[in-house]
Amino acid sequence: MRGAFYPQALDLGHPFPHHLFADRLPVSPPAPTVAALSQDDLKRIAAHRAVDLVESGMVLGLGTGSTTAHALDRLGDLRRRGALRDIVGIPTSLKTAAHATAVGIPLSDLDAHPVVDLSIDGADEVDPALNLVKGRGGSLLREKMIEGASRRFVVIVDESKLVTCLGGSGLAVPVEVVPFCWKYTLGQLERLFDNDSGFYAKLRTFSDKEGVEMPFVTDNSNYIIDLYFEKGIGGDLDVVSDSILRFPGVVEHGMFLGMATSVIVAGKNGVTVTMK
Ligand SMILES: O=C[C@H](O)[C@H](O)[C@H](O)COP(=O)(O)O
Repeated sequence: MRGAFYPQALDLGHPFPHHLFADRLPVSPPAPTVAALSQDDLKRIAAHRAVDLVESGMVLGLGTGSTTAHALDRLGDLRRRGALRDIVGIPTSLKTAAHATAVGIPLSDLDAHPVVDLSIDGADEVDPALNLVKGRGGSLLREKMIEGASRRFVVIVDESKLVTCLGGSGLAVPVEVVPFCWKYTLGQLERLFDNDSGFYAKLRTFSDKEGVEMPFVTDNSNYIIDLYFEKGIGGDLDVVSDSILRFPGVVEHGMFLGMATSVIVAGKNGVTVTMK
């Protein structure tokens, strides 16, 4: 049952985890000093740590986002140098498919490989029970399908993604909806939550070349409605999930409950691996 366990935290206790990849060096330019570690350095450290779990012959779920991009580069690098052979990647977005192709990772899909050995992906939020919010890049549906079909789902984040309560960081909890009568669906979602608590819902948009606000369209030709919770999502997350999913216009939401099998967190003081 969700929340009924306490994840085991393994503090690896090293300010720089690069020694963990010693067998696969050289990777990239020399490690920066502690003081110079940027958020992107931390993302890369977490990503490389996850790629250490990859073995030749694996079917891999390839996540989406700036953290996973480092894993794709690393996988491509190891494959090029012959350290990894016969891997196949299942991309969670068109963007990831293009990136993976560019670095030489062969691609497939869930139709051909219904069971995935290992998925690696970032997250927008991670709570203490390893529940996630994902979908800031709009890829939540394919991510949930592929990561849900995975024997292991390893989440890679820098420490800024850790929250005590999902929805509590000020970032949106995305919901993918069909474009048909999206305002109606937005209204249904609004009525689920208490507006007095600072909650609001908003169609995700972007400015086109002429500066006109247009709906953001997912790889599945759907829209995204972003839910904002000033104080985080209250109550039982499974109940909230079921309530959102029962609206016919909703395709999927960005809460990934009970799906992650481990989370690799890179922080300024080292790397922590938390497993279920
Ligand atoms: O749709 C986007 C995905 O869920 C990303 O994995 C998530 O937003 C994290 O992205 P990033 O690693 O860029 O923070």
